[in-house]
Amino acid sequence: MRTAYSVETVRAAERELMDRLPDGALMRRAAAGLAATAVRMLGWVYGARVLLLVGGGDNGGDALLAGALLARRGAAVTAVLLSPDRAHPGGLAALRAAGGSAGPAAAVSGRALVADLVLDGITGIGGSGGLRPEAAELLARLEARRPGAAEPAVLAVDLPSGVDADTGEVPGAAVRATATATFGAYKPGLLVDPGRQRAGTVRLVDIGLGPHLPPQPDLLALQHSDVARLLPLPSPESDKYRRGVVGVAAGSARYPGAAVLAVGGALRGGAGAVRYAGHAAEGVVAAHPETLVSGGAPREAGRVQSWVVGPGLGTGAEAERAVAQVLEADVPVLVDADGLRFLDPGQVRARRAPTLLTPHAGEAAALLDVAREAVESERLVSVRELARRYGATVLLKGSTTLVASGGRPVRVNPTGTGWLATAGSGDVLSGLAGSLLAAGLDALDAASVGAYLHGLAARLAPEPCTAVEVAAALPSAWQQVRATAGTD
Ligand SMILES: NC(=O)C1=CN([C@@H]2O[C@H](COP(=O)(O)OP(=O)(O)OC[C@H]3O[C@@H](n4cnc5c(N)ncnc54)[C@H](O)[C@@H]3O)[C@@H](O)[C@H]2O)[C@@H](O)CC1
Ligand SMILES: Nc1ncnc2c1ncn2[C@@H]1O[C@H](COP(=O)(O)OP(=O)(O)O)[C@@H](O)[C@H]1O
Ligand SMILES: [K+]
Repeated sequence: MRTAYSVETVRAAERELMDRLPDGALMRRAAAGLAATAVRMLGWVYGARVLLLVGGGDNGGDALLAGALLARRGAAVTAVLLSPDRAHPGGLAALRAAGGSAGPAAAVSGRALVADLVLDGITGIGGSGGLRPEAAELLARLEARRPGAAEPAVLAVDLPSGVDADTGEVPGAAVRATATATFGAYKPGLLVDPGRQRAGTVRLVDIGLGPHLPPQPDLLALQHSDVARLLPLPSPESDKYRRGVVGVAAGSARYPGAAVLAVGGALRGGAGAVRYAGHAAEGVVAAHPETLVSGGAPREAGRVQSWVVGPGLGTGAEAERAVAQVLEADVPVLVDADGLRFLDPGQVRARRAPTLLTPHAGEAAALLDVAREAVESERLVSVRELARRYGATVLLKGSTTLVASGGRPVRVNPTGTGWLATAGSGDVLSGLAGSLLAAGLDALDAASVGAYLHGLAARLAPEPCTAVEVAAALPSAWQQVRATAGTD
């Protein structure tokens, strides 16, 4: 399990740790880890040209101290000081003593900006808002290299400057890093888009913070072994009913494919049987003869241990009735796509059994009555707010899939791929997660295990994949998780 902690929590843990250590020890640990990462990225040190972008806080101090370590090993290190009068004095003295040079941004020539490696120490967890104009200008100068000049690798110190550490928001100019060396704990902004895309490969540098962090993180990402533990497996006593029956109320005469895809996902999620209720029964049976179909309303479909409602359901009165009937059932319910249009927060909150909502950014925006762009730039805030408003578990789909449920840490899915952005793949996910609900997983686990297997299946499917191929690759994803559990 990979965990991430908010700035507030990291700062509290750092204070506790600093009280037990000599002055400056923590920063020296951070700088040593940073310099080691830099050496690994460069592949050599002697004669390497290293450029430090140094802000006025401790993030700049880390960069200066790491620069001093590299200079001592023969690197040519130049520091650009964005706030010369506030640059970390100890770091600056160490760099100069090691033979490095430092000067204000305005005095740095274009030539000095040519480097093999850039260390971004403009801001870390103390940064707020987009980068200020001087830092943004410096970045623009760096990016406007001479034509043909090699692109330097960029190593972000703690996190890429301009990325909000707590949310992953990128409110203005921000560094685009090749890699990030982050200290003590992952910060949510390194795992959630758009910040995640700015961070490159993230390496956690141990500075001894672990024992001072609380047991509950703010964000977590499951790994193979966590998912393997949660997968519902049949026991010798199992029969199809005990394994769970999932009901799928999806598709319509106009959108029969959504029903086929949702059932395809549901058949591969661990439930023992799938019941289908709706107007696409013929297509569903043709594609999946093992489905128990009925052409009627969900109420008439027979007993189930969970319902999936919404994909391709349409927007008419009949669709609305199907959603209402499903929500009246005292079993876990997953609402997706068209089903989300008919939700009343009060009704959802009043349910005794769990409700799982699976909107994409556009649907989440409609539920929150904000613009889609606002959801995409503030994914973490949006998913938490939806979960709060509906008293439900919410899975927000997209470039970073997030799942929020009450006061528990938000889960971030690490397995996604852009190839999943293909029509119908969300229908497969809703069937899959609904099946995991029927098999007995709680809503947070069903959603996060579903997203994990779904993302992995898309990676295993032929490239470029269709939604049908994602569903077909689910057994391989499931097997890979089981086979490699414990080795990650
Ligand atoms: N607190 C600790 O114990 C440790 C902190 N460490 C480092 O210290 C960092 C935090 O240091 P600080 O609290 O000094 O904060 P930062 O260095 O992250 O940022 C503060 C500085 O950035 C400027 N700034 C803020 N927003 C800006 C923006 N949008 N554009 C340009 N400049 C901006 C501020 O004016 C201030 O000078 C961590 O990210 C980490 O790199 C490490 O040395 C490990 C130990
Ligand atoms: N850029 C992306 N990177 C990774 N996954 C994505 C991206 N865009 C969409 N996805 C995933 O693809 C699926 C699309 O679902 P959805 O938007 O409901 O589409 P549809 O309604 O066509 O099925 C979701 O699982 C979502 O998380
Ligand atoms: K930084």
